[in-house]
Amino acid sequence: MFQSQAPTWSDMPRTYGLTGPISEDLPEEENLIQTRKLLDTMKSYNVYENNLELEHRERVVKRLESLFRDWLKEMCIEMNVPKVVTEKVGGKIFPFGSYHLGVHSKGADIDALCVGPGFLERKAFFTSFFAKLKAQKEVKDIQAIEKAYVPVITLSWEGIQIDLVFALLPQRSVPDNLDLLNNSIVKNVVDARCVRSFNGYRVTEEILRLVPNVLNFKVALRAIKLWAKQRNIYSNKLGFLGGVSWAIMVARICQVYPNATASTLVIKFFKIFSMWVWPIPIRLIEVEKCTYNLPFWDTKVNRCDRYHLMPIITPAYPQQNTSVSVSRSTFAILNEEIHRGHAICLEIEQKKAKWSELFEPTDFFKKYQHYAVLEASYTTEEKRLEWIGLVESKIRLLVSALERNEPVSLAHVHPHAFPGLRTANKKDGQSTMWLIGLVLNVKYSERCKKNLERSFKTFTNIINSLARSSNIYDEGMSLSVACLRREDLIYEPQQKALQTSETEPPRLVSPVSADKQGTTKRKLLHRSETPSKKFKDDKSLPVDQPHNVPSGGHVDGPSAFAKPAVSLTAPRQTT
Ligand SMILES: Nc1ncnc2c1ncn2[C@@H]1O[C@H](COP(=O)(O)OP(=O)(O)OP(=O)(O)O)[C@@H](O)[C@H]1O
Ligand SMILES: [Mg+2]
Ligand SMILES: [Mg+2]
Repeated sequence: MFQSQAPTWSDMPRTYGLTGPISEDLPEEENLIQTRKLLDTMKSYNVYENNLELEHRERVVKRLESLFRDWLKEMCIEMNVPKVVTEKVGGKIFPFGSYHLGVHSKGADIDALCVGPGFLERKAFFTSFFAKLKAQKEVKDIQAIEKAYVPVITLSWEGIQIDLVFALLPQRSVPDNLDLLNNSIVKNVVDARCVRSFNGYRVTEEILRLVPNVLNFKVALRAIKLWAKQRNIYSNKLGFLGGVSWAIMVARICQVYPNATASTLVIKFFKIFSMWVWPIPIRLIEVEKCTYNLPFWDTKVNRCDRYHLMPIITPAYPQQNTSVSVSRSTFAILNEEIHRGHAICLEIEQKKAKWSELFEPTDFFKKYQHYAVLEASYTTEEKRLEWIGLVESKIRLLVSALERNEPVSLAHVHPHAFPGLRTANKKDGQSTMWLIGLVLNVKYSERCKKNLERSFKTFTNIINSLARSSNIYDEGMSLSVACLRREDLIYEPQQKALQTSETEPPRLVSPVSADKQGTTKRKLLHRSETPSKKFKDDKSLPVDQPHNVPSGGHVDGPSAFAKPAVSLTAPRQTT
C-alpha cells in the first residue's frame, strides 16, 4: 500500500511565535549546573517571597474581591436595579502583571482588574469605590488617577502596593467563569479605557500561553528583572522598560529556544538583543486582525508609530507598543547595558565570571561629570502624592528637552526618586529629588549653563501650570532644577545590592538649602550622615563623558553605545 512520505502535523516541530526555533537543543549537564548557580545567586538578592508573604498577598486579593462585590451590590441598590439583577451581579477581580505571571519580587505591586456590569458608570469606581477603599483601616496612600492613559486607583494595603484598574462588561452580570481571552470581549466595549484595562490581563495571559515552558520562562524573567533593576534601567515611566516589556523580550527568547534551561535563556537574551536591529519590533504572535475599530500599533497606518525607537508589542488585540517612552538617551543606555550583559555572559560561559557580576549595581554617581538635580518640595502632606506623581510622570519631558538642547549629548535619569531634605526648619518642609546624569559635548561654561537653565525653566513652568490647572497646586509646593558638577555630589556608596531595589532607594539629603530658582550650588549627602565619600572630578576628560563610553565616542545617536563590552572597563562596586 502507498505510504505518504510527507511529514504529518505531529512530526513538524511546534512553532512558538512568528518564526521557527533557532535551536531545539536539550540542556546539557553544564547548562543545568549554570541554572542552579543562577538560582542560588538570585536567592542571595532576596528577591523571592516566602510562603507567609505569598499567602498574605492571596488574602489581600480575596479581601479586595469581596469588597468589590459588596460595593457592586450596594450600587445596584442605590440605582434601584431589579432585585434579581442585584442578586446575580457578581463582580470579579483578575490579578495580572508580574504577580499573575508569578515573577514578582519582594515589594512589587499587585495589579488587578476589577470587572463590573455594563449598567454602571466608570466614574463610580473612581469616586464611590474609592471612598469605600479609603475607609478601610488597612489602606494608606490611596490615589485615584482617573486621567491616566489607563485610569487606576493606587493604594497600599497593609504595606502591599496595589494598582486597581476597572472595566465594564457590556452585560448585566459578571459571571465567575468569564473568559477574557476571547477577542469578542472587547468588541462591544465602546470605552477605550475599558479596553486598555481589559488588556492588562489579556496580555499577561497571552504571554503565559505563548511560551513553551512557563517554569523556565519565569526563572529567566526573574533574572532579567533583577539585572534591569540593579542596572537602573527598570522603569517604563522614566523612559526605560517596565515589567511587561522585559516579559515580552524574555518570552520571545523562550520561543526560539524552546528547550533551553533558564541560564541558557538569559545568555541568549543578551546575545540576541545585543545584535537586534531596532526598530524591528519584538512580537510574540501575529495578533488576529479584528475590525472592531480600535486603534492598534501599526507603522503602516500610524505615522507616529514609525518614530518608536524600540518597539516591543503586546500580544493581544488591540496590540500596543509597551515602550513608547524610550527616548534617544534611554535607548543608548539600554543598549549599553545589554552589551555589558552580553560581555559578562560570554565570560560566564567560559567560567571566567560569576552570575553576581551581571547583577552588580551601576556606578551612576561616578559616571557623569554633571547632573541635573530636580527637587519637588511641599509643606503639607495632603497633596504630596499627587504632586510627586505629577512631577515624576513628566520627567520624560525634561529629559527630551535636555536631549534637544545643543550642549547635551545624553541625559540619563536615575529611575529612583531620592527622599530630599528633612530639615529641622519646618518651614522648608520636605522634598523629593531626582537626578539626571548629563553628557555635555562642550565645556561647562556660563553659556552652557544658561542654555540648560532655559530647558529647566520651560519644564518648571509647564509643571507649575499643570499643577494649577489640575487643582494639585497647594501653598508651599515648589519645583527647582539645577545643574551640579560631580564633585558637588556627595553620597554614601550603596551598602548592599538590595538597597538599590524599589523598596529602598538610596537616601540623599541636601544640607544646603536650595534657592528657589535652583541656581545655586547644592550638596547632596546620604541621609545617614555617616562619613560620606566625595568623588573628585576626573580632569582627564576634556568634555563630559560617562567613564564607560568607548574612547573617542561621542554619544550623539541611538547607536552610539552599540559596541560590545563597553562597560566592562567601568569601575565595579563590591557588594
Ligand atoms: N507600557 C505599557 N504598555 C502596555 N501595557 C502595560 C504597560 N505598562 C504596564 N502595562 C500593563 O500593566 C501591567 C502591570 O504593569 P506594572 O508596571 O505593574 O508591571 P509588572 O509587569 O506587573 O511588573 P512589576 O513587577 O514591576 O510590577 C503589565 O503587566 C501590563 O499588562
Ligand atoms: Mg506590577
Ligand atoms: Mg502596576
